[in-house]
Amino acid sequence: MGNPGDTQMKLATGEGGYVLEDVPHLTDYLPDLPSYPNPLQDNPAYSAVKQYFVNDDDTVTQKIVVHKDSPRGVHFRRAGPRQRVYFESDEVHACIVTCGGLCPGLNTVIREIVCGLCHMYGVKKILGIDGGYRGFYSKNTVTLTPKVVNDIHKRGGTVLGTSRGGHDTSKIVDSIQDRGINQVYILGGDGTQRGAAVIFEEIRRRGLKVAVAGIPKTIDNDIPVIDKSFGFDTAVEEAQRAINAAHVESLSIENGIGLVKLMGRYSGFIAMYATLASRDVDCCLIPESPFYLEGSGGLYEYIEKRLKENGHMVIVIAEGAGQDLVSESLQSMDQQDASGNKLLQDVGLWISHGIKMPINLKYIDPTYMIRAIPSIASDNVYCTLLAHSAVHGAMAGYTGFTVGPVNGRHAYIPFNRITEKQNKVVITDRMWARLLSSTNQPSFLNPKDIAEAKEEKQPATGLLDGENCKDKKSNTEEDPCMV
Ligand SMILES: Nc1ncnc2c1ncn2[C@@H]1O[C@H](COP(=O)(O)OP(=O)(O)O)[C@@H](O)[C@H]1O
Ligand SMILES: O=P(O)(O)OC[C@H]1O[C@](O)(COP(=O)(O)O)[C@@H](O)[C@@H]1O
Ligand SMILES: [Mg+2]
Repeated sequence: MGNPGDTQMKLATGEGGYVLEDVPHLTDYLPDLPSYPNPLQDNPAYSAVKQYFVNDDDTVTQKIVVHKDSPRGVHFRRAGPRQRVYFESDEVHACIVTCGGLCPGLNTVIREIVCGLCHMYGVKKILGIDGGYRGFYSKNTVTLTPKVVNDIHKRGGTVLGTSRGGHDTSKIVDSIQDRGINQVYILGGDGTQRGAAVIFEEIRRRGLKVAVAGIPKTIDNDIPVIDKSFGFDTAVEEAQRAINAAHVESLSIENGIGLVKLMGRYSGFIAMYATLASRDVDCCLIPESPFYLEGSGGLYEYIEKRLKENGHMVIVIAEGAGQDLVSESLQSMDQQDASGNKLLQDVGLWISHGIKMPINLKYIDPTYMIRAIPSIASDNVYCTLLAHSAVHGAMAGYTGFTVGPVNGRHAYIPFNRITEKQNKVVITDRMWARLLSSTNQPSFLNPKDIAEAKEEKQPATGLLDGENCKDKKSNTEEDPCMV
């Protein structure tokens, strides 16, 4: 495992508190690299587009809700094709690797990297790395062409395979160097991007002309800075089917409880959005919102009250919720997967065992079903933009970056901004308040928890109202966050 903290920040400042958190460029350590005109200017599909090329000075602001005296704040380099590129088409030897858990849309991103490289830049040599990071040094590669990847976006999973663990930086970079690879596209979550950061550092240390581009993948939406991760909408959509089933089942029996366990190891976005979308849920439990079971104001009291009132209820629980309670009760040791992620106990079933009154439990665990499916149309389009942005960035000589939308505009984001913290539901924000008002559940928080949550409050992403809304001064009729 490497230390991504090695990455040096590339900062530029401007007037009015403007800060550009820039990404590295190959010329930072290879200053004499030649550049070439972008072949896209001769491409019939693109040459008619007015202002097709992104101005090198274009940047994307992280904060879009401002006051008249706010500093301009942090910006990221805008993604997109540049006038000049640092690779000739027949010089490029690209590879693609997918790591970590599955996510709807992985195959679409793979397809669009291959087709983007080939159709936009005339690249012919593209390899797939089999089975995640360890595939660099322990497996044969797969040749990828537009024909090979033509219909893979219609399938779930990743045609390249994936894995956890197995990140051996020097073996991976040796393999990149030995095979003559000069563009590396790395699809994966927070762990994968940490791995990508150390691969980039080692490549830079060896002075290689190799661009490293990360494409953020996470079903849990736990990657910060970007608006949301691809596949998230697909997962929320699929979760509706489980919640509907839970609702129907619970309605048809006396004291029926439909309990749905959804993914979300440390972040409860899927559970929160699936609950908000469904409107049939009476209680949503996520890792970010502590709760207690027994006594006045506890979960069991609420369940009994709801059942007495309505005769049935639907509970959605993110798999990472209440893990402290389960571990305490079962006195279990912390276990980890090959990547060092905490292995979770089955919280759903455990909670249901403690309910004192007679109930009819219908427990639905669609865990893998929501992530092993192909992506929906909107995610497919999103995946295409991510893939093309990554290709444009690497061709333009940028490296050590992750691509993603920031306030709707695609940007190149330095690895350390993506890996320094996890995106979490902020329970003192309005989105969680909306959820509480939609389910009518108590917050299950005691005043101490509320004070702690306020202290831990994190900057917002597009999925949250977050920091853009935190200033009480903006809480007026015109406040766009109140819609
Ligand atoms: N700090 C780290 N340094 C280097 N590689 C890492 C680091 N953390 C995770 N990885 C590697 O990234 C890959 C995926 O990580 P994992 O946590 O399983 O999934 P995800 O990237 O989806 O969060 C694994 O192969 C793992 O070894
Ligand atoms: O059983 P697996 O394949 O390890 O995956 C389970 C975990 O993967 C996740 O989807 C997140 O995985 P990533 O970090 O790879 O995105 C969690 O929600 C879940 O706990
Ligand atoms: Mg992860």
